[in-house]
Amino acid sequence: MAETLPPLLLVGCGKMGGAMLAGWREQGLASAVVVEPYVSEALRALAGQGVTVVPDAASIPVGFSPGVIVFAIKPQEAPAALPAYAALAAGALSISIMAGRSVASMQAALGEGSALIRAMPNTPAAIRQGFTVGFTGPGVTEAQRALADRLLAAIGEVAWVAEEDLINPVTAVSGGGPAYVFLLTELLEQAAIGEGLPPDLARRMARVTVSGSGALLAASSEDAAALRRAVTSPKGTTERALAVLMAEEAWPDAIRRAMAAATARSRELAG
Ligand SMILES: NC(=O)C1=CN([C@@H]2O[C@H](COP(=O)(O)OP(=O)(O)OC[C@H]3O[C@@H](n4cnc5c(N)ncnc54)[C@H](OP(=O)(O)O)[C@@H]3O)[C@@H](O)[C@H]2O)C=CC1
Ligand SMILES: O=C(O)[C@@H]1CCC=N1
Repeated sequence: MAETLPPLLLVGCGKMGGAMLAGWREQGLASAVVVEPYVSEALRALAGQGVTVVPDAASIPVGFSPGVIVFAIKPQEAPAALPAYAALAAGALSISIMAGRSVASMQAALGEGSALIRAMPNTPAAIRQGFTVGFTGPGVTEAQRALADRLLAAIGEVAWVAEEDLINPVTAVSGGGPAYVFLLTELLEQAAIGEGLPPDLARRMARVTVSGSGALLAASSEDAAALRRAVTSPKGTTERALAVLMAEEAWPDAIRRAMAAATARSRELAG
């Protein structure tokens, strides 16, 4: 039986907030209030199971005192939304998963002394296979950081960085990372169709190739380059494909530029 988690306030229960809430419930979350204007069927089903869903901050039940507040709204919504939580944040740990939003900008809205942790998860959190990187703001106690580690571990692996700016490349690489893998899957499917394969078969091939490769990577102690070399027979077919993809101006340059663009965008969202 998992140890009970303190009462939690989740602000924004969309794709990431919803995935995290499911993980916390598995880990013994007994009491939660969710602020979410759009109530999905899945969220409605949680009402009466220790989860109270309200449409806005003004509707939070009087006397509810969260130990943790998790902000999972869009970064652009923060300036309008956060000030309503200043009083509750004074007595709680706040965790923000918002891309870009700096500790300083959130403290400006929540109170200069508020205890804040930034965390950047990714969507495999929905199956508890996420990767989250955290940054601890000033004034966060060891106990609060340990609690955050426990909450984030409920949705996958956790790592911490000591410099806030490093959350920006993290956002680019692991935060957005699943999107790049799904794009690769889409492109493999399209190329297979282009080479004459039936669409249904092309779709299955692409999906199972990507998911199977991920599972092999997870199960193997070898690094990705060794697993790549194991596929690449000398003078064979993969070698021809990799000569195209690994040319400096192809994937190496494109991935570097893409990560630099996403990192720059994360910095722009600091607020
Ligand atoms: N998706 C991802 O892969 C990742 C996202 N993030 C971060 O997580 C955050 C949420 O992203 P994501 O889950 O994808 O977005 P979603 O749009 O799926 O979720 C945000 C939810 O917040 C609701 N909302 C809007 N305004 C308020 C408000 N004032 N109070 C409470 N709820 C509100 C939205 O409702 P409505 O739709 O009705 O406006 C929506 O349901 C973002 O800051 C993003 O940067 C971090 C890592 C990965
Ligand atoms: O695209 C975004 O801004 C968010 C942050 C990382 C993944 N999704």
